Amino acid sequence: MPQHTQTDDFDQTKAYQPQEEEGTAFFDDGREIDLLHFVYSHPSIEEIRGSPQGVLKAIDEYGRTKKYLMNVGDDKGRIVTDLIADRKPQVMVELGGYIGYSAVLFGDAVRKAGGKRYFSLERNPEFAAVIMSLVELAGLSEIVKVVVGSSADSIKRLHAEKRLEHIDLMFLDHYKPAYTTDLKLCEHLRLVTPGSVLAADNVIKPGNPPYLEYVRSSVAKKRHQYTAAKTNGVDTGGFGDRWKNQYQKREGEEKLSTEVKGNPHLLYDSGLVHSFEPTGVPDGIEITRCVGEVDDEQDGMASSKTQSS
Ligand SMILES: C[S@@+](CC[C@H](N)C(=O)[O-])C[C@H]1O[C@@H](n2cnc3c(N)ncnc32)[C@H](O)[C@@H]1O
Repeated sequence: MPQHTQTDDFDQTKAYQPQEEEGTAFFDDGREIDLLHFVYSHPSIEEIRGSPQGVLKAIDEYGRTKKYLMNVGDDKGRIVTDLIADRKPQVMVELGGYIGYSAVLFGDAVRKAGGKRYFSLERNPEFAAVIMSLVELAGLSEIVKVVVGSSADSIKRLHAEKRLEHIDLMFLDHYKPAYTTDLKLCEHLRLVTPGSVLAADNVIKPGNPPYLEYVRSSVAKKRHQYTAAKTNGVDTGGFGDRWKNQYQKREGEEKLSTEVKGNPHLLYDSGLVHSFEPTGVPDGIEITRCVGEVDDEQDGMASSKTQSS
């Protein structure tokens, strides 16, 4: 796997407002609609129109001067835009769109790299409406499609409708325990195959041990777990209550996709790239390349069907 640069310093002048303390809402308290008013009444609105960079700058200004927003931000964002420039995905999917920061940043990068589609999967219809508005403002509606619903339902529907047949690059940034279950669903549907690349946000803050364990496991270990497990369920015990129950107020009890157990024969090459949240708090993105698929009789150390490029 090519080396990724590690960001050593964070430029404090661009820091977002800190995330609110536990017990205080840090999203879904009206700030997402407030952001829209802020952007559309911005003195530079005419320059912002049709400019992805202008839209991102206005969102960053809101995060810096008004309220915290749970965006990937430009430090971690650069790790993924570099990956897009290198991998040149035709089809990219993000799980969790929020107000559209990553959809605008990565949708623009996919377009520049010659790609044809960026799917932003967002469960909250109010947030999805904000994404659609900002994507339209940025002039990216041709390439970025916002899909409203839970990620697992949307993946299944897009696949069944043949609108999504392969994922070249996937950005995972939604409900933390769903990273693993949704990845296994994509493996099962053969949306993720040799050649696919995954970029998973927040693997340090708040962290995602079950996901890291899965993408770093050998094929032999995954096969063993596949045979032993009854379902694709993830133990949510390792996640703190704040993250486990993050969306409970709005969405109720989380329903993870547990009916499929993935494809344990896929061989991954995975590593962490350190970076920062837009507040300056250290975080990291796990970059995982699917480099092969191992035949049943092989032991998981060698890959028989490696990707061609
Ligand atoms: C951290 S935010 C995404 C930030 C965005 N990727 C960015 O960097 O600009 C997480 C989002 O995932 C959404 N979400 C959580 N669970 C989801 C699920 N199962 N399916 C789809 N969206 C989900 C939440 O509503 C929230 O908007």
